Amino acid sequence: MKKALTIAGSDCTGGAGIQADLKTFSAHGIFGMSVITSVVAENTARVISYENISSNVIKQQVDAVFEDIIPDVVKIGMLSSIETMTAVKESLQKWAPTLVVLDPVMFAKNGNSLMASDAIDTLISEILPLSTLITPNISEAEKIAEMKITNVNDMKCAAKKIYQFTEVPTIIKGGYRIIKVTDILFDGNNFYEFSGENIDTKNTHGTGCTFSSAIASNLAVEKPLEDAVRDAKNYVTTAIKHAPSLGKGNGPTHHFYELYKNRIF
Ligand SMILES: Nc1ncnc2c1ncn2[C@@H]1O[C@H](COP(=O)(O)OP(=O)(O)OP(=O)(O)O)[C@@H](O)[C@H]1O
Ligand SMILES: Cc1ncc(COP(=O)(O)O)c(N)n1
Repeated sequence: MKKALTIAGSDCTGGAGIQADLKTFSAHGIFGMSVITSVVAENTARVISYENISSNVIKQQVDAVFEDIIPDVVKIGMLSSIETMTAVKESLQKWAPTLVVLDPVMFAKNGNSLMASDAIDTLISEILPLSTLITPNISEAEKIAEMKITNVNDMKCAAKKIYQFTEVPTIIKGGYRIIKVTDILFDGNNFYEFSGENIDTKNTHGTGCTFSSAIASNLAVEKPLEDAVRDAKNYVTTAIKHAPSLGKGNGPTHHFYELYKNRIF
């Protein structure tokens, strides 16, 4: 069985963060493990507060995983402070995982900040170069590439710019924003465009986490990058389409639709 580790924040309502990552790994038949960086008191409508786990405990969690069960892939989500990023950087340098999918989470869907504004430079200089794939949404890509994105050409330009200073393939997610559900990947040589069905729904809590964990799962079973992204896109589209409509805000998606669609409850 392939193994995946997520290094991310905890969403107590289960739709995003660590919880979405573990559900996605499980839905792909991957053994999931987790290192919690921050405990977030949040729901589908708002972020109430969060508390970061100490650098020592983050590093010890990573040590505990790697000295015992070496993951085939690492997925990184919420890293909210410079201290957290430094701890994760040191752990990645120590254990040198071969596959690292980085979702540079800055905000929750409802607009609440999940990353300190003074930490963005550290994310760019210390964490991005240690990744094998970066998966920003448009506003995250705008901050990383330091440019405005209003159309597919801008997405391509930003993905190429990020590649130029990181040498890391980057996929920019159009999401629910300006460029509806078209995602652009630049792998250093070519651009790939992934378009899916645009679902008219507010149930998109954790879609970024789910998408990046699905890519990580597909990379763990050695799918080529383009196939890994295409299959992850189909997975997240299905999960959004069959969302259970929970909560008062942006509801979570259905991570296990394909497994349970024929089951009568
Ligand atoms: N309404 C929708 N219908 C279909 N696909 C969607 C929809 N919203 C998002 N997606 C897809 O979900 C994936 C995740 O994109 P999204 O932009 O939601 O990520 P994100 O902004 O990082 O998420 P989050 O804010 O949850 O971290 C992308 O492939 C995107 O195209
Ligand atoms: C712990 C945690 N990590 C990431 C997100 C972003 O996910 P989304 O923007 O899809 O709600 C979140 N809300 N909470």
